[in-house]
Amino acid sequence: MSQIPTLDIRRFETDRDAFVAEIGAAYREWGFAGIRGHGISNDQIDASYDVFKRFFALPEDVKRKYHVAGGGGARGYTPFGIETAKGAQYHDLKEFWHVGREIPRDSKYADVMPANLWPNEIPEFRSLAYGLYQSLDSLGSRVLSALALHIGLPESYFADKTDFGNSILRPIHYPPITSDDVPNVRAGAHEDINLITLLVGASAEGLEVRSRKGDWVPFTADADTIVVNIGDMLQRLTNHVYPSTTHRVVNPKGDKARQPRYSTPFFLHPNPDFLIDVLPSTITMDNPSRYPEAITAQGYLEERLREIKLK
Ligand SMILES: O=C(O)CCC(=O)C(=O)O
Ligand SMILES: [Fe+2]
Repeated sequence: MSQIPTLDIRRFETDRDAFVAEIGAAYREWGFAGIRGHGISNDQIDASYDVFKRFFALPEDVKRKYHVAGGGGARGYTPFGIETAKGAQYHDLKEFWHVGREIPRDSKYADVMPANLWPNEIPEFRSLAYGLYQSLDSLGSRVLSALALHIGLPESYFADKTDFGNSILRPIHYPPITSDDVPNVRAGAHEDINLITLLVGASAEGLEVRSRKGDWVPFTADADTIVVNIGDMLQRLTNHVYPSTTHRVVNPKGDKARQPRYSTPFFLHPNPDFLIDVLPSTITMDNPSRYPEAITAQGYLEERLREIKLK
């Protein structure tokens, strides 16, 4: 497999066994795949991007009203100059907004899943952003079902472990790069923290994925393709059968650097109290358990947020 595969998820209904085998092989090798036939319309994606762009175009002091100091970037706006890839010298060249799951405020998860903020300046933001959140959440569940089947778990294995998942939709704006000598890249090399990430609209170039051999492979998806990758929580749960692959967003060369980039990852997380304990079916003689100790999803998240300077 010399290229990152793109698969049509409609085959999960029509050609299940072959689809599960192919998606499983793609993720074992790359930790990344493109997903098409997902049913999320271009109109929905375009309308969502339109409100995200309008938000980022607001004056800095207006956006800053939605930055929660000490909130770990969990909800609302995070300005430039904060998130820094683990071990990196310079911060990323991006600003972003976080939408979380809407849960009853008397839920047992309410302490660690705060209420959303919404920008008053853009009334349509809320319904479009949360609509996209829900669409990506259900697409993510379908991908997880296929990944579960491939490693001998029931199709519904993840359902009751992600139904109150602490998942985040993150519209990102990388502004135009106006000088030739910035020492930073748009997003430094990193792995995602969560179970899986669904990246919608990564059609502008810049995303690069590290292959098993260590080469950086550009992955610019077609407009109708959602990029889905494995994060560290699923890597840990599956004892590295599904690898959480390092990726980054590089600055384009020449005039293209003068274009902004917008992208929107959805970080699909388990329920905060889900215990990440290596699945017995992924432990073999050749691959003994790499994590003898279990950790809750929330405990793991807090450790990792400190590393990337969001906490
Ligand atoms: O902008 C992108 O395409 C990727 C962003 C990313 O990898 C992240 O936010 O974790
Ligand atoms: Fe990422």
